[in-house]
Amino acid sequence: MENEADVFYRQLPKVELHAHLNGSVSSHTIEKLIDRKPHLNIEHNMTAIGKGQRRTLDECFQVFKVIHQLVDTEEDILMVATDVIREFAADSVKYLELRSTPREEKHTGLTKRRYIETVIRAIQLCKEEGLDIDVRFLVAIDRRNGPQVAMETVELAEEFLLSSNGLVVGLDLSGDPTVGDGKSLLPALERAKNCGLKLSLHLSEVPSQLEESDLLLNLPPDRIGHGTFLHPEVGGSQILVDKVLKNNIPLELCLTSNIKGQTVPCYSKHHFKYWYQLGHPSVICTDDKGVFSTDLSQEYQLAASTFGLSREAVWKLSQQAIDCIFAPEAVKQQLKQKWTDLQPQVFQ
Ligand SMILES: CNc1ncnc2c1ncn2[C@@H]1O[C@H](COP(=O)(O)O)[C@@H](O)[C@H]1O
Ligand SMILES: [Zn+2]
Repeated sequence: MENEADVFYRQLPKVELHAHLNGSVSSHTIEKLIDRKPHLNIEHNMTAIGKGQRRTLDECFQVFKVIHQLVDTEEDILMVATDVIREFAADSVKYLELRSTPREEKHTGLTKRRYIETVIRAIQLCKEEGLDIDVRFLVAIDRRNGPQVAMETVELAEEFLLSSNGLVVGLDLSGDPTVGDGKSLLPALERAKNCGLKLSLHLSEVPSQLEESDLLLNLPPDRIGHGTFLHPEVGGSQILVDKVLKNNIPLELCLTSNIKGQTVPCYSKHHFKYWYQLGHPSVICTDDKGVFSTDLSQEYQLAASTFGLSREAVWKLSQQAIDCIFAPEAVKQQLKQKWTDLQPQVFQ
């Protein structure tokens, strides 16, 4: 990581709701993976986008392919997931929803079921370590793989919703937004919703997806990832905005991700401003802290410095994120108590 956030932001208790497992792998963990697989000839600069660097969104998706080569066994997934959870905990993240796309790797014998089980095991191991972080899992659908794979993923997620003791709470729709068709995935998403999986959908991450976004908003999802091009100023529409407002669907906003992936021209033009001014629930998240060389403290600090937020406003922002989590009401109450208990020392 390139910058250290100030101590206030480090100590601020935080909720992270939008973190892709393989995009969150730190450079330290990447080193360990490269050591395990020297034959791949992967160099470090192929897995992260450093300070001041930008890539097209398309190039970002090439980076994920490289990381997927490095993470293709149960041992890799276990290491990556435990490292990522420990890193979020060290950044004062008290509640984390990790998301990841279950992958089958024929050459290593990895199956999608074992993939999910391994992430769950990592969450349990971290709990046993006594880390002060509550971690839940969202099973992800990569939109490029089409409706049939999406439906199989939903069926698998349904099983784990019932058997994981509350660790699997929902479903994510992600993947390269320029590939695949959201409409064809509606039956899978409807099924997921009907069986009690919470839905977080990447929506309008790129321009010209009005029709798809409109269809997906009719579900409606429980949270929206990015929503960069929903509002009329950037080519979206008031109809889309009204649907989001009417259903009070929280947005997961990832500033550095959008700047480095070049869907937003600069921090001050980030759509955080639009939604925050409306008083709409907006949750600051990292997206891919490894790939974009950031962490959640930095993202809060960037939001504060760009939009002139006071410490009190930043506190409120992190506290209000609690209302947007997918875990049950009792967990929200515990987290709110934790925030109250920590407030004096964070503001001292
Ligand atoms: C930058 N904006 C983004 N937009 C859409 N999908 C993204 C993403 N960043 C990450 N992913 C999704 O997460 C996967 C990597 O983590 P997992 O292997 O699932 O843990 C990527 O392959 C992509 O499907
Ligand atoms: Zn994302």
